[in-house]
Amino acid sequence: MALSNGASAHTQPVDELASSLQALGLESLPKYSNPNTYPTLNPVDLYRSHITDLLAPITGVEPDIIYGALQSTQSLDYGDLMLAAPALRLKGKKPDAVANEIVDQFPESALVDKPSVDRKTTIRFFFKPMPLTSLVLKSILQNGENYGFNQNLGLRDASNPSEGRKSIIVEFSSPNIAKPFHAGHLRSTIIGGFLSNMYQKAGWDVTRMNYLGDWGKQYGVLAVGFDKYGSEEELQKNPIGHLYDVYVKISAVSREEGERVKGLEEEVKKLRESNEPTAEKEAEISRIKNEGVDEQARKYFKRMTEGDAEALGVWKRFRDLSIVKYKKTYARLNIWFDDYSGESQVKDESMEEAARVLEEKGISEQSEGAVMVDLEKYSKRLGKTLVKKKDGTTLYLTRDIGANQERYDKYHFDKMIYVVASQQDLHLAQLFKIIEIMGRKEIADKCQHISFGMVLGMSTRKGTAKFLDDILEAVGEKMHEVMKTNQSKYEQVSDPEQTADTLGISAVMVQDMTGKR
Ligand SMILES: NC(=[NH2+])NCCC[C@H](N)C(=O)O
Repeated sequence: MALSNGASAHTQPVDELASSLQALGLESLPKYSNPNTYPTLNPVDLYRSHITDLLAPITGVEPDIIYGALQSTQSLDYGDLMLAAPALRLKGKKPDAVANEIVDQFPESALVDKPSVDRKTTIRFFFKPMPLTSLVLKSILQNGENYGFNQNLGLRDASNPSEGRKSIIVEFSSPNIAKPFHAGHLRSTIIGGFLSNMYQKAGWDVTRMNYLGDWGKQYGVLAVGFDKYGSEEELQKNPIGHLYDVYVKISAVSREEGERVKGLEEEVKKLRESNEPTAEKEAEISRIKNEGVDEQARKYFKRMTEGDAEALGVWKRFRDLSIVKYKKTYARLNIWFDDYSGESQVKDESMEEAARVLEEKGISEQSEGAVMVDLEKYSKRLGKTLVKKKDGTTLYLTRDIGANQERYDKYHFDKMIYVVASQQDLHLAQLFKIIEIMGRKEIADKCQHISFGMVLGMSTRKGTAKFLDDILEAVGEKMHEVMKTNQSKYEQVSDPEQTADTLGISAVMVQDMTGKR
């Protein structure tokens, strides 16, 4: 994953940049420059440096302060860059006087027009169009797809590339096997893919991680269901869809059984009141309780947790086949993962170790047989939460605590991002807090939750968009309809189906990127 182009690969463009600037009448690269921003030449950095060079002698202000004060504008009518005079922190001078002085004394520049003062204290700079065009176009041609990106940002130490690159884990998408891939997973996939690309272009070592929901009693339910309703052929053909169908069917049976027990229990109560025999009904209740789906699933999952090879084998096949299918679908979005981890992959030892630390530090407490952590003393909104169930099994949160530690041990990340919908704001806040109070504040500080709401409406006419493939199918169809509304243009498109598909996928992705985050 490490990008091969180290710092040295960029020396060439710097030299070329200097010669482009000379051609424009500038002697050399701007003096006040952050050399690390030059290699891939983000023109805005170059202009900020150039203006800083011009302002430093006029104002006597530290270049760093000037550079930092040069801001982008809200819209281009307000200039390409602006500077609020108070930001120069000149003592004893009125900001409006400072602004006027700067404008009066601003020298002739090959790159920028003479600035103007707006609203008394704001100085606006407009770039000269022709030099800008030639610099930008040249830079785009030189840098190709690296245009605008600066690989040196990802260096641990910019002046010493041998220190290596910063590493980041971006955990995103993370759907649950045998459950629908919902709007939250879609947004997580898009935002996470985008963030991964961005960090990678900025020179970080990026690990794209998918943390599958692949553990828990529901996988016992699924295995029991597969015994009853599964088809090997369907599983091979469409694992995600088939497992979901099986899960829906078996869950319905389990629900019916639950309702049946409730009904029977009421009948028994009534029979007792009128002193009639109840044995038959009671036998049925205990038969369901001992042999019903729920109990079978519980036993099955227990075997999984105990490492029973057969039970794990079945589950692992479901998981592996699902991953194969996920990979294909993600590829349609140009998304891939370096690591398919998941709740199932968290080791018991790391969770036991976490439990030991929590207990030793007096963070966790016994509560009616379960183990609980009271986070209210740190912040009311964090509440109380369980870290171990009465039957000794772990929870979603427990697994996240273990996973966090394992990931740190494995990758020594400088940063880790969790891209998860806002429904889980509390979960992640609890997770980070627990990690912190366990004595791993440095790790907690490296973790960030990228949260988002789910505004995307995904109802389709057929109402069947449950999986990523269906969603992409649906947007493609919609695009196709839109395209058909303009018949003359439609006829000029050589492969309308394929075009509609590409447009649909693009629309889904672009929609997420239009919002300012
Ligand atoms: N580390 C995490 N908890 N990541 C988020 C996982 C999302 C979870 N599988 C869900 O679909 O709700």
